[in-house]
This record gives sequence, C-alpha cells and structure tokens, in this order.
Amino acid sequence: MNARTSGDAPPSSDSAQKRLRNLIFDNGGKIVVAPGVYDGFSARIALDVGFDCLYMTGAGTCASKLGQADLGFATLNDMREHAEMIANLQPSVPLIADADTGYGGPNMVARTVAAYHRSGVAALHIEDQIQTKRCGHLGGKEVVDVETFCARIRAAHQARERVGSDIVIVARTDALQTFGFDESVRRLKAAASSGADVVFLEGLMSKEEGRKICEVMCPTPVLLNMVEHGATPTMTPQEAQELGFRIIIFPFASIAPAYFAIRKVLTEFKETGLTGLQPDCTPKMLFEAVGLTQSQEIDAAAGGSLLSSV
Ligand SMILES: C[C@](O)(C(=O)O)[C@H](CC(=O)O)C(=O)O
Repeated sequence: MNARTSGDAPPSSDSAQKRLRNLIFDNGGKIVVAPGVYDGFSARIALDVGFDCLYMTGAGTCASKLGQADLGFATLNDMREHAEMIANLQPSVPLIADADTGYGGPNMVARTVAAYHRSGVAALHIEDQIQTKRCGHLGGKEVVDVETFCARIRAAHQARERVGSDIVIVARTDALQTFGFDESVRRLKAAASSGADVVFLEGLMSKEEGRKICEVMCPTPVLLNMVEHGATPTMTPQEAQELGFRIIIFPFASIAPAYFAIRKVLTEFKETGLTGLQPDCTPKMLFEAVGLTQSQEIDAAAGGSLLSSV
C-alpha cells in the first residue's frame, strides 16, 4: 500500500487547492495528470497507485451512484456528496470534480462553488451546456449564450472570493460541435475575463486544434479531456504537454476497465456457477484496498482492541 493512503496527517482542504494551483501554475510547465475515478473504491486504487491528482467524473458518478447515463441526472447534492467522500479519502491529493452546468442560475452556481469548497474539492469545471446537458462526446448538444455562460463563471469567481477559497475554476465550452472553433475561443476568452483560472475546450477533434487552443488562450492554462474513443484523438500526457496543455484528465480510466472486468466475471458465473476469482482475492485483500490497516491503527491508537486481529 502506498504510504500516502495509510494515514499521514491530512492537511486542510485549502492546501489541496493550493497544491493544485502550484502544480498548474508553478511546476515548470509539467502537465498535471488526473485519472478519472467514479467511486470510493476506484479512488482508493488510484491513490494507492500513486497519482498526485484525481478527477471525479460526472459520467462515472451518474453511472455508479444513479445507474444512469451522463444526461444531466445528477443534482448538486449527488455530485457534492460523492466529491466530498472522494476528496477526503486522502485530503493531500487534489481532486478536480465535474460540476456540469453549475446546476442553475448565478445563485446556484455560487452555492455549488461554496459547497464544493467546503467539501474539500480542489478544482471544479462549469460548462456552457443547457441544464439538460449530456456527455460532451455525444451528438446533439445545445449551449446557452455567451452572456449566460459568463454569468455562471462570474458567479463562481465571486463565490470563491466571498468564501475565501483557492478552489480552481475551470470554464468548459461545449460550443465546438455546433458553432465551431472561433466561437469556442470567443467563449473561453470571455470566461477567462470573467474569472476562470483554467479553460477547457470540450470535444476537440485534432491535435492541431489542441495546439491552436493552447496558443490562442496563452497564458491561461488549458485542460485536455482525454475521453478515449470519443471525439478527441488519443494522446499521452507527454504529447498533450508538448501541444501546450497544462492538465489532462482521463475520465474513463477506471470505469471502463471495471465494466469489462465485472461483465467478464459475471458472465462466467452465470454460465458455470463459479466466479473464477483468483485465490489471492480474499476479503482481507479487498478491505486492505479501502483502508483496513489505517482503521486498525486508528482503533489501536485510541485504545481499542477489537480490530487488533481481523
Ligand atoms: C468529462 C465528463 O464531463 C465526465 O463526466 O467525466 C464527460 C466524459 C464523457 O461522458 O465522455 C464529458 O466529456 O462530457
């Protein structure tokens, strides 16, 4: 188990926000790599593997928490609760969390930012889709006008100032599909002027477009959404860094392999009556993955004895 998941002193949520700011703005141009996690289990595994930033996918949250597709089912409460649990498993590791449209008008966006801040989230992204949003890599998307988008971002920025937070505000536009590159740039520039720290062009379609968006938005950092087999060609973090990106998220890095692994075993189980799980897959091994040792240490330190042998 990675030492960082076994109980080192958790700094305040502010320090995760500051750490992320340092990683983005003051790390010699090295790209921040964040694997997508969709629940506590996948987050624990990503922490144990040693990532220094995580991404909470909204699509994965909809799928795992609600059993629904990424079509705007998740409310602020669904998302905030999920983000709080993930962000606090290892508070020193910053969590970038999806915040969809901000869940309403300026007051709701402000509430979202304050709630994410209090929950220990280090960064959130807010987009310009209509409330009944969908995954950015599906067809038929609709976006609000640029003024409404800017009001969302301004409300986010002002809320951050009001609560004294360092949370990183990422402005995402989904306008590329319908309105093209120039309109997307106009929106992201307006969002940056309205207080966004980072911008995100959803569904970009070529590496050239990637290079161009980083150039035209410079010095504002740009995030790359690396949805494999979606609209965007697959890139490694190194390639993305060379194009000028400062953050790369891989939303499906955990949920896609989980889908195939679970389906394979359940199919075998249905056919044979046996799961075929490997012998080292004991209950204890699984609980170790979600902090068994740490819980034993906490219990023992408090004078408990019930967990000394499990
Ligand atoms: C990044 C994203 O918002 C997410 O929820 O992870 C999704 C991913 C997806 O559904 O393909 C998005 O790109 O809209």
